Amino acid sequence: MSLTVQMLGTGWAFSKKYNNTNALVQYKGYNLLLDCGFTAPAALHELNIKPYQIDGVFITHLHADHIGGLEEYAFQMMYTYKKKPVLFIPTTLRQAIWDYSLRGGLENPGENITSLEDYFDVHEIPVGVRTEIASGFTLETFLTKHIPDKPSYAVLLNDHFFYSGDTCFDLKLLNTLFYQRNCTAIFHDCQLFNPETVHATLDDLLTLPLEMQKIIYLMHYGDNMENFTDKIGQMTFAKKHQLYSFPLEEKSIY
Ligand SMILES: O=c1ccn([C@@H]2O[C@@H]3COP(=O)(O)O[C@H]3[C@H]2O)c(=O)[nH]1
Ligand SMILES: [Zn+2]
Ligand SMILES: [Zn+2]
Repeated sequence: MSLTVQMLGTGWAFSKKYNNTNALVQYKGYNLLLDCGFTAPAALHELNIKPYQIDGVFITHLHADHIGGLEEYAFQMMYTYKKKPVLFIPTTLRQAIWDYSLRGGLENPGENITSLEDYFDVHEIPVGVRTEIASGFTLETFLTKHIPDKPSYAVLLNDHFFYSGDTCFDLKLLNTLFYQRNCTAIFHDCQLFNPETVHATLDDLLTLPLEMQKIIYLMHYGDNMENFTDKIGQMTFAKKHQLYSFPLEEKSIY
Protein backbone atom coordinates (compact mmCIF):
# COMPACT_ATOMS: atom_id res chain seq x y z
CA MET A 1 0.00 0.00 0.00
CA SER A 2 1.16 3.55 -0.67
CA LEU A 3 0.51 6.77 1.16
CA THR A 4 0.02 9.73 -1.12
CA VAL A 5 0.48 13.36 -0.16
CA GLN A 6 -0.84 16.40 -1.97
CA MET A 7 0.13 19.80 -0.56
CA LEU A 8 -2.77 22.29 -0.57
CA GLY A 9 -0.03 24.84 -0.08
CA THR A 10 3.64 25.05 0.84
CA GLY A 11 4.08 28.66 1.93
CA TRP A 12 5.08 30.37 5.14
CA ALA A 13 2.50 32.10 7.34
CA PHE A 14 2.60 35.29 5.27
CA SER A 15 2.89 33.71 1.82
CA LYS A 16 1.02 35.48 -1.00
CA LYS A 17 2.13 32.92 -3.57
CA TYR A 18 2.04 29.35 -2.23
CA ASN A 19 -0.96 29.10 0.17
CA ASN A 20 -0.69 27.89 3.76
CA THR A 21 1.33 24.72 4.36
CA ASN A 22 -1.51 22.23 4.71
CA ALA A 23 -1.48 18.68 3.32
CA LEU A 24 -4.00 16.15 2.11
CA VAL A 25 -2.76 12.65 2.90
CA GLN A 26 -4.50 9.62 1.42
CA TYR A 27 -4.01 6.07 2.65
CA LYS A 28 -6.24 3.07 1.94
CA GLY A 29 -9.00 5.36 0.80
CA TYR A 30 -8.86 7.54 3.92
CA ASN A 31 -8.43 11.26 3.29
CA LEU A 32 -6.64 13.00 6.18
CA LEU A 33 -6.16 16.76 6.09
CA LEU A 34 -3.09 17.90 8.01
CA ASP A 35 -3.96 21.41 9.22
CA CYS A 36 -6.63 23.69 7.78
CA GLY A 37 -5.25 27.20 7.43
CA PHE A 38 -7.09 30.30 6.24
CA THR A 39 -6.23 29.46 2.60
CA ALA A 40 -7.34 25.80 2.89
CA PRO A 41 -10.97 26.23 1.75
CA ALA A 42 -9.89 28.04 -1.43
CA ALA A 43 -6.99 25.60 -1.89
CA LEU A 44 -9.37 22.62 -1.68
CA HIS A 45 -11.63 24.34 -4.19
CA GLU A 46 -8.61 24.83 -6.51
CA LEU A 47 -8.13 21.03 -6.33
CA ASN A 48 -11.86 20.42 -6.84
CA ILE A 49 -12.01 18.63 -3.48
CA LYS A 50 -15.27 19.07 -1.58
CA PRO A 51 -15.19 19.48 2.22
CA TYR A 52 -17.24 16.29 2.67
CA GLN A 53 -14.54 14.28 0.85
CA ILE A 54 -12.23 14.80 3.83
CA ASP A 55 -12.50 11.94 6.35
CA GLY A 56 -10.61 13.65 9.15
CA VAL A 57 -8.63 16.78 9.97
CA PHE A 58 -5.56 16.77 12.23
CA ILE A 59 -4.40 20.05 13.77
CA THR A 60 -0.73 20.60 14.66
CA HIS A 61 -1.14 23.91 16.50
CA LEU A 62 -3.26 27.05 16.77
CA HIS A 63 -1.65 29.53 14.37
CA ALA A 64 -4.03 30.86 11.72
CA ASP A 65 -2.06 29.37 8.81
CA HIS A 66 -2.88 25.98 10.40
CA ILE A 67 -6.46 26.47 11.71
CA GLY A 68 -7.81 29.63 10.06
CA GLY A 69 -9.95 27.65 7.61
CA LEU A 70 -11.72 25.59 10.28
CA GLU A 71 -14.60 28.04 10.75
CA GLU A 72 -15.63 27.83 7.09
CA TYR A 73 -15.09 24.08 7.12
CA ALA A 74 -17.26 23.71 10.24
CA PHE A 75 -20.05 25.94 8.88
CA GLN A 76 -19.99 24.31 5.44
CA MET A 77 -20.17 20.82 6.91
CA MET A 78 -22.98 21.78 9.33
CA TYR A 79 -25.15 23.96 7.12
CA THR A 80 -24.32 22.97 3.54
CA TYR A 81 -23.54 19.26 3.82
CA LYS A 82 -25.29 18.45 7.14
CA LYS A 83 -22.40 16.22 8.20
CA LYS A 84 -20.29 16.20 11.37
CA PRO A 85 -16.60 15.95 10.35
CA VAL A 86 -13.90 14.21 12.36
CA LEU A 87 -11.35 16.41 14.13
CA PHE A 88 -8.16 14.87 15.51
CA ILE A 89 -6.76 17.27 18.09
CA PRO A 90 -3.75 16.90 20.41
CA THR A 91 -5.11 16.61 23.93
CA THR A 92 -3.39 19.77 25.18
CA LEU A 93 -4.98 21.84 22.40
CA ARG A 94 -8.53 20.57 22.76
CA GLN A 95 -9.84 23.30 25.14
CA ALA A 96 -7.73 26.11 23.71
CA ILE A 97 -8.86 25.59 20.11
CA TRP A 98 -12.43 26.27 21.21
CA ASP A 99 -11.93 28.84 23.97
CA TYR A 100 -9.30 30.97 22.23
CA SER A 101 -9.66 30.25 18.49
CA LEU A 102 -13.04 28.98 17.24
CA ARG A 103 -15.66 29.94 19.83
CA GLY A 104 -16.00 33.59 18.74
CA GLY A 105 -17.21 32.68 15.27
CA LEU A 106 -18.81 29.29 15.85
CA GLU A 107 -20.67 29.68 19.14
CA ASN A 108 -24.45 30.24 18.66
CA PRO A 109 -26.18 30.18 22.08
CA GLY A 110 -29.59 30.91 20.53
CA GLU A 111 -29.33 27.58 18.69
CA ASN A 112 -27.75 25.91 21.72
CA ILE A 113 -24.52 25.50 19.74
CA THR A 114 -21.94 26.05 22.43
CA SER A 115 -19.08 23.58 21.98
CA LEU A 116 -16.53 22.09 19.58
CA GLU A 117 -18.47 18.84 19.74
CA ASP A 118 -21.52 20.56 18.24
CA TYR A 119 -19.54 20.87 15.01
CA PHE A 120 -16.99 18.06 15.10
CA ASP A 121 -16.67 14.42 16.07
CA VAL A 122 -13.69 15.25 18.30
CA HIS A 123 -10.91 12.69 18.83
CA GLU A 124 -8.23 13.78 21.30
CA ILE A 125 -4.76 12.50 20.42
CA PRO A 126 -2.41 11.94 23.40
CA VAL A 127 1.18 12.86 22.56
CA GLY A 128 3.58 10.00 21.80
CA VAL A 129 0.86 7.35 21.58
CA ARG A 130 0.57 5.56 18.24
CA THR A 131 -3.17 5.86 17.55
CA GLU A 132 -5.11 4.00 14.86
CA ILE A 133 -7.23 6.65 13.16
CA ALA A 134 -8.56 4.28 10.50
CA SER A 135 -7.99 0.63 9.63
CA GLY A 136 -4.24 0.13 9.29
CA PHE A 137 -3.63 3.90 9.45
CA THR A 138 -1.72 5.04 12.56
CA LEU A 139 -0.82 8.52 13.73
CA GLU A 140 1.68 9.45 16.45
CA THR A 141 2.48 12.99 17.61
CA PHE A 142 5.67 14.62 18.85
CA LEU A 143 5.81 17.93 20.74
CA THR A 144 7.85 20.35 18.63
CA LYS A 145 10.08 23.30 19.57
CA HIS A 146 8.08 26.12 18.04
CA ILE A 147 6.74 28.86 20.34
CA PRO A 148 7.72 28.46 24.01
CA ASP A 149 4.69 27.48 26.15
CA LYS A 150 2.40 27.21 23.12
CA PRO A 151 2.11 23.49 22.28
CA SER A 152 2.78 22.52 18.67
CA TYR A 153 2.99 18.97 17.30
CA ALA A 154 4.58 17.04 14.47
CA VAL A 155 2.99 13.85 13.24
CA LEU A 156 4.31 10.44 12.18
CA LEU A 157 2.03 8.35 9.98
CA ASN A 158 2.42 4.56 9.93
CA ASP A 159 5.87 4.93 11.45
CA HIS A 160 7.39 6.05 8.16
CA PHE A 161 5.92 9.37 6.99
CA PHE A 162 6.87 12.38 9.15
CA TYR A 163 5.26 15.80 8.90
CA SER A 164 6.91 18.50 11.03
CA GLY A 165 4.16 21.06 11.36
CA ASP A 166 6.02 24.11 12.66
CA THR A 167 9.27 23.50 14.52
CA CYS A 168 12.73 24.84 15.10
CA PHE A 169 15.65 22.61 14.11
CA ASP A 170 15.59 19.52 16.30
CA LEU A 171 18.53 17.24 15.46
CA LYS A 172 17.70 14.78 18.23
CA LEU A 173 14.18 14.24 16.87
CA LEU A 174 15.39 13.96 13.27
CA ASN A 175 18.06 11.41 14.24
CA THR A 176 15.47 9.39 16.16
CA LEU A 177 13.08 9.44 13.21
CA PHE A 178 15.69 8.51 10.63
CA TYR A 179 17.94 6.05 12.47
CA GLN A 180 15.53 4.49 14.99
CA ARG A 181 12.08 4.78 13.45
CA ASN A 182 13.29 4.20 9.87
CA CYS A 183 11.35 7.12 8.45
CA THR A 184 11.15 7.06 4.65
CA ALA A 185 9.83 10.59 4.09
CA ILE A 186 10.22 13.78 6.13
CA PHE A 187 8.14 16.82 5.21
CA HIS A 188 9.76 19.67 7.12
CA ASP A 189 9.13 23.39 7.54
CA CYS A 190 12.01 25.49 6.23
CA GLN A 191 12.83 29.13 6.90
CA LEU A 192 14.98 30.37 4.03
CA PHE A 193 16.61 33.19 6.00
CA ASN A 194 18.78 33.38 9.13
CA PRO A 195 18.85 33.52 12.07
CA GLU A 196 16.41 30.85 13.26
CA THR A 197 13.24 32.36 14.70
CA VAL A 198 10.49 29.77 15.27
CA HIS A 199 11.21 27.48 12.30
CA ALA A 200 14.11 25.30 11.15
CA THR A 201 16.42 27.24 8.85
CA LEU A 202 17.67 25.96 5.51
CA ASP A 203 21.25 26.36 6.77
CA ASP A 204 20.57 24.09 9.75
CA LEU A 205 18.79 21.49 7.59
CA LEU A 206 21.79 21.52 5.22
CA THR A 207 23.98 20.27 8.08
CA LEU A 208 22.10 16.95 8.04
CA PRO A 209 23.77 13.85 6.56
CA LEU A 210 23.14 13.51 2.82
CA GLU A 211 21.28 10.19 3.22
CA MET A 212 18.81 12.00 5.48
CA GLN A 213 18.55 15.02 3.18
CA LYS A 214 17.50 12.67 0.35
CA ILE A 215 14.17 11.94 2.11
CA ILE A 216 13.48 15.52 3.20
CA TYR A 217 10.83 17.59 1.42
CA LEU A 218 10.92 21.28 2.34
CA MET A 219 7.68 23.15 2.98
CA HIS A 220 6.41 26.25 4.81
CA TYR A 221 8.89 28.36 2.82
CA GLY A 222 9.02 32.01 1.77
CA ASP A 223 7.78 33.41 -1.53
CA ASN A 224 11.42 33.76 -2.67
CA MET A 225 11.76 29.95 -2.84
CA GLU A 226 12.79 30.05 -6.51
CA ASN A 227 16.04 31.78 -5.55
CA PHE A 228 17.04 28.64 -3.61
CA THR A 229 16.21 25.76 -5.98
CA ASP A 230 19.92 24.96 -6.50
CA LYS A 231 20.91 25.66 -2.88
CA ILE A 232 19.11 22.86 -0.99
CA GLY A 233 21.67 20.05 -1.16
CA GLN A 234 19.96 16.65 -1.59
CA MET A 235 16.64 17.95 -0.27
CA THR A 236 13.56 18.65 -2.38
CA PHE A 237 11.16 21.57 -2.35
CA ALA A 238 7.64 20.21 -1.92
CA LYS A 239 5.41 21.78 -4.55
CA LYS A 240 1.79 22.85 -4.21
CA HIS A 241 -0.65 20.32 -5.76
CA GLN A 242 2.07 17.80 -6.79
CA LEU A 243 1.22 14.21 -5.82
CA TYR A 244 3.89 12.37 -3.78
CA SER A 245 3.55 8.63 -3.23
CA PHE A 246 5.39 6.60 -0.56
CA PRO A 247 5.12 2.80 -0.17
CA LEU A 248 4.08 1.94 3.40
CA GLU A 249 3.66 -1.34 5.18
CA GLU A 250 0.36 -1.86 6.96
CA LYS A 251 0.47 -0.80 10.63
CA SER A 252 -1.81 -1.62 13.48
CA ILE A 253 -1.53 -0.84 17.17
CA TYR A 254 -2.23 -4.49 18.06
O1 LIG B 1 7.91 34.55 18.25
C1 LIG B 1 7.45 34.60 17.09
C2 LIG B 1 6.08 34.31 16.79
C3 LIG B 1 5.64 34.38 15.49
N1 LIG B 1 6.51 34.73 14.50
C4 LIG B 1 6.04 34.78 13.10
O2 LIG B 1 4.61 34.68 13.06
C5 LIG B 1 4.26 33.48 12.36
C6 LIG B 1 3.02 32.75 12.83
O3 LIG B 1 2.86 31.58 12.00
P1 LIG B 1 4.08 30.57 11.85
O4 LIG B 1 4.28 29.85 13.13
O5 LIG B 1 3.87 29.79 10.61
O6 LIG B 1 5.37 31.50 11.64
C7 LIG B 1 5.47 32.59 12.56
C8 LIG B 1 6.59 33.56 12.32
O7 LIG B 1 6.71 33.87 10.94
C9 LIG B 1 7.84 34.97 14.75
O8 LIG B 1 8.63 35.21 13.82
N2 LIG B 1 8.27 34.91 16.03
ZN1 LIG C 1 2.95 27.98 10.27
ZN1 LIG D 1 3.17 28.23 13.81
